Formats: sequence, structure tokens, C-alpha cells
Amino acid sequence: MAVYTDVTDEALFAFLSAYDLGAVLSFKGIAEGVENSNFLLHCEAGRFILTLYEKRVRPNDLPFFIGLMEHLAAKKLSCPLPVKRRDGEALGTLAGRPAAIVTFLDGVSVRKPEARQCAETGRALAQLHLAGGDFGLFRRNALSVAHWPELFAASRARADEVSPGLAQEIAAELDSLERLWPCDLPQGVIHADLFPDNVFFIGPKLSGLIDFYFACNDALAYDLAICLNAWCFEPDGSFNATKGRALLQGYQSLRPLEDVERGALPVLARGAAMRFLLTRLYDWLNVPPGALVKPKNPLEYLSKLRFHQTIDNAGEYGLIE
Ligand SMILES: Nc1ncnc2c1ncn2[C@@H]1O[C@H](COP(=O)(O)OP(=O)(O)OP(=O)(O)O)[C@@H](O)[C@H]1O
Ligand SMILES: N[C@@H](CCO)C(=O)O
Repeated sequence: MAVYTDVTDEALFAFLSAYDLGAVLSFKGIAEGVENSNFLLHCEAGRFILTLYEKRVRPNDLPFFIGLMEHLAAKKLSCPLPVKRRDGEALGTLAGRPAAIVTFLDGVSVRKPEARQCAETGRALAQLHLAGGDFGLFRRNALSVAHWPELFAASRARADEVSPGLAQEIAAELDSLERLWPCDLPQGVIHADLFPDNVFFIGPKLSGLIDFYFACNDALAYDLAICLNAWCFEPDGSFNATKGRALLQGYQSLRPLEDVERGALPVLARGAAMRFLLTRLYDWLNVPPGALVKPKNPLEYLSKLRFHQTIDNAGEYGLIE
């Protein structure tokens, strides 16, 4: 359960006194996620999610995330809507952390995505990229290629505890990625963490996207590479090209990739694998004492990285010319 920070009844009631949500009917920690502390808050006004922003969220970035959810919702993309206090603010402080309340989104996430869910996700990602095109705020990606060496430095000394030879393998790959990383790709607002647990379905239909707390400006195709990693591998570590094709076709039904993006997909997928390998490695080695959280396996992403190192062109992901 990702609850890093406890919220007492007293602190909760003081926080809620700035809102018009009526009496609290129930309040409990949520048993998923690894980044922030999330609570299900049921009030007379309905169901909401209360989030306390933890280590990777910088308070200065919160207006970007809140503004983006408002912008996307106004464009009819289904995502949580920040709830305003009586003074018009969507952000406050609770238990010493920045905190916000967002609307509850109906739907369930899928544990074992099928090809048709990959296709729906590809379409939703393209919708997000198109809808973000005129969002007025900018946030650089704080977890992109330039930041990976620093992230790695925080785990390097203990990396081989997780797997012998890991430190050397990551160091060599970081050198390659620095040389190969493309800087001429179409840019825009990306979600940057659109994993299956952040996409909700009701029956066969995608009902909404959540968790915009890594969203930033970066290469649009990098977001697609993150999804290829998160949606198109099987539990045994093999890549499923049928799912890859479905994801890419779903995306391209709304936003066809440019040639330069197609060509860059293998290296973007390597970079996307590296980004999650590094954050998972850090989290694996640094579980805060007392936190209710189950860190995710970094080696899943080492295996994905090794797969992408064998790929020469995006056709191998199922991309049809
Ligand atoms: N707006 C929402 N509506 C319904 N459920 C939500 C909403 N926001 C979050 N949740 C629930 O809380 C869980 C954790 O939320 P979220 O994914 O934002 O947390 P996180 O710690 O940032 O996780 P992650 O590890 O994906 O980064 C979700 O899996 C979902 O079950
Ligand atoms: N989606 C991420 C966790 C949130 O950053 C992962 O699976 O590693």
C-alpha cells in the first residue's frame, strides 16, 4: 500500500474545512501505487481521491499537473478533475505535505492487458498528445536522458546487490544512450507514466486516465515507447508483437508517426526501459522505514532493455509502414 504519510482525523477535518464537500462518510488508504500517498475519501458530496505528494513531486510543479488535468478535462479527455476549495485554490498542505483532492474516476485497471486494450490505450495517448498541443504551461522532463546519470549515481554502489554486473551494464548503456538520443523529434505534453494501472476501463471501453504527476514536455514518441514497455510484454518477459501492433495502430489512427519518430522508436524504447529501471532500482534499495509500499522489480526493466538492444527497426514492434 502506498501510504508514506499518516493523516490523523484532526488534520483531515482541518484540511477539509476549506472545502464544501459535506461530512466525511469514510476515509481509507489505497492499496496501490508507489509514488504518492493516496486515500479514498467519501463525503456527502461524493467520492474523491486525496493525494499527498511525496518525494518525486516538487511543489513548484503542482500547478502544471493541476492545470493539465483541468485543460484535458475541458477537452473532453476523461481524467480526474481537481476539486477547488472555497477560496478557489486546488492545492493545500496536509500533514506537512502538499495535498490536493481530485474527482473519483469510475472504472478498473487491467492486470493482463489484451491487444484491444492496448489499441484503446494507443488512441487515448494520441488524444492526450493532441489535446495537450495548446496547453499553456511548460515543464521540462526531470527524468530524461540528461538526468539518468545522476539518478544512477544514487544507486550505483549497491546495484550489484540486486544483480551481479548490473552497475557495469547500466553504465555502458547510459554511455550509448547519451550518444544515440535523438533531439529532433516532435515535442509536446506527454503523460510519461501511462502504465496499465493508470488506465481505467468499464467493460471493453477505456473510461479514463489517471496519475499525471510525471507529465512534462518531451518527445511525443517517447511516451509511446514508455507504453510499448508497459503494455506489450508478457509476464515471461517476451515481447508480444500483436499487442505492439495494436498499441501503435491505435495511436496512429489519430496521430500518424513521422519517419523520424519511427526510426527513433528502438532507442526511445531503450531509454524508456532505462528510466524505469533506474527509478525502480533506487526505490528497491531505499524503502523508507515504516512506509506501506511494495517496491516494483527493477530487473523486469533490465530484461526489457536487453530486448530493445536487439531491435534494429520499429517494424519489429509491429509497426506497419
Ligand atoms: N481519480 C481517481 N479515481 C479513482 N481511483 C483513483 C484515482 N486516482 C488514484 N486512484 C486509485 O489510486 C491508485 C494509486 O493512484 P496513482 O496511480 O495516482 O498513485 P501513484 O503512487 O502515483 O502510483 P504509480 O505507482 O502508478 O505512480 C490507483 O491505482 C487507483 O486505484
Ligand atoms: N509506473 C512506475 C511507477 C511510478 O513511477 C513503475 O512501474 O515503475
